[in-house]
Amino acid sequence: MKQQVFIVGLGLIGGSLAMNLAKKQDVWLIGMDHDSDTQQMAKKQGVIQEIAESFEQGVQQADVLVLATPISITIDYLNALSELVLKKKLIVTDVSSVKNNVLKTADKLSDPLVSFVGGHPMAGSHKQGYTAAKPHLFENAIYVLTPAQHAGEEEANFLKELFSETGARFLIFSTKEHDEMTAVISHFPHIIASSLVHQARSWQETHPYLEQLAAGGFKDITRIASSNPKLWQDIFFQNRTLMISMLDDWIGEMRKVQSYLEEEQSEHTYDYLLKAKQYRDGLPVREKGAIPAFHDLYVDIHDQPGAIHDVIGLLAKDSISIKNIQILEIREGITGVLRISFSTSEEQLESKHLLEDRQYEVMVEQ
Ligand SMILES: NC(=O)c1ccc[n+]([C@@H]2O[C@H](COP(=O)([O-])OP(=O)(O)OC[C@H]3O[C@@H](n4cnc5c(N)ncnc54)[C@H](O)[C@@H]3O)[C@@H](O)[C@H]2O)c1
Ligand SMILES: O=C(O)C(=O)C[C@]1(C(=O)O)C=C[C@@H](O)C=C1
Repeated sequence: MKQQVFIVGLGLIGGSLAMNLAKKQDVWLIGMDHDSDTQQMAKKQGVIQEIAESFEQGVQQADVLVLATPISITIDYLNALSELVLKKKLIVTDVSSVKNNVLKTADKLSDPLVSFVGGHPMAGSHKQGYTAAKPHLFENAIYVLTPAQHAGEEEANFLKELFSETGARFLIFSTKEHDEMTAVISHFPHIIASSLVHQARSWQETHPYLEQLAAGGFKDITRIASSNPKLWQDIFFQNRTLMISMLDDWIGEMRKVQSYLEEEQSEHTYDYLLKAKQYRDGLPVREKGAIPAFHDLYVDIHDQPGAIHDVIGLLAKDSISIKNIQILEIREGITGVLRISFSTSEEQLESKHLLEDRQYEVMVEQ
């Protein structure tokens, strides 16, 4: 008998998890999404085998329930679950980016047949929905588990095995630890990214060319501001207390930098930048973790027809696979830069030599 897994929410995260579970021979996937096109698409592609008629029907059939909806909706489903009378054992997990309220609700589940282990794959995108889902989204990413009071190692190990196809690395944390760390490296940076975009938007009123000058640096630091506002509104409010106290810290930090500039303290300014660089350079780069790491090459190209095609063609001819490619700072008639990412340093170096042999200017990021 196959494991009956019921996934509610088949968007970016739920869809990507479903694509991984679909690879397991011993899993029967039941899906549900309030967007009917999404659930139909997942069924048509064979990612899920069955669409649930209702939340209750899916739950009664399932051995495992995965809640991959926006956080406040996940909490609603946990409340709905507490009203159901179950007939068999059920392991429940979620994917929410903030855990405190989810775990508070899960801790109240009193049916001894239910065990809840919170889950949070630390990988994602600014894109949303099933069409953005991909099976390799969680490869080498950290996948945090936060067991509820009534759950233990056995259920956590069960989920590690169930999601083994994701290629993620599982770590167990308390809710508090999880929410504090994600506040620092995920939630708070999002406020700053959005605020930088607002600053640019307001300067654009008096500087109409500003948006055309926005190049690699601005785009890199503000990519996440293009995420789904509804999802992030939910995240900020779920982690509201920490967001407020971090804003206080940040404002204090900015005042400090402001005083360095006002008082012309160039050494303090240098020290501030150096310490940030040292910490940033020391973040794990071989594995995808808090910050996805690839082996990048920067290639100067000229803005002429076929320039990008030539570079890619050269690497393809040597069967070098590219993980990501981004055009930085290309302007009409002027040299631009391509950022090409590889999975391994070998591919990175081989590509460097190949391109240099063809007189390309290449820079390697270590
Ligand atoms: N986006 C990320 O980078 C990321 C990363 C890790 C975890 N998460 C968490 O994953 C969860 C889902 O986020 P996402 O990025 O996949 O969003 P998404 O918008 O891509 O997917 C959410 C899906 O839930 C469906 N949905 C909404 N309300 C529903 C309901 N009442 N019943 C059934 N389905 C419903 C939507 O139709 C959509 O398909 C959130 O809790 C988020 O905190 C997001
Ligand atoms: O890469 C992105 O776009 C993300 O925002 C992914 C990201 C993050 O790293 O902050 C966002 C929210 C999550 O809960 C986990 C991952």
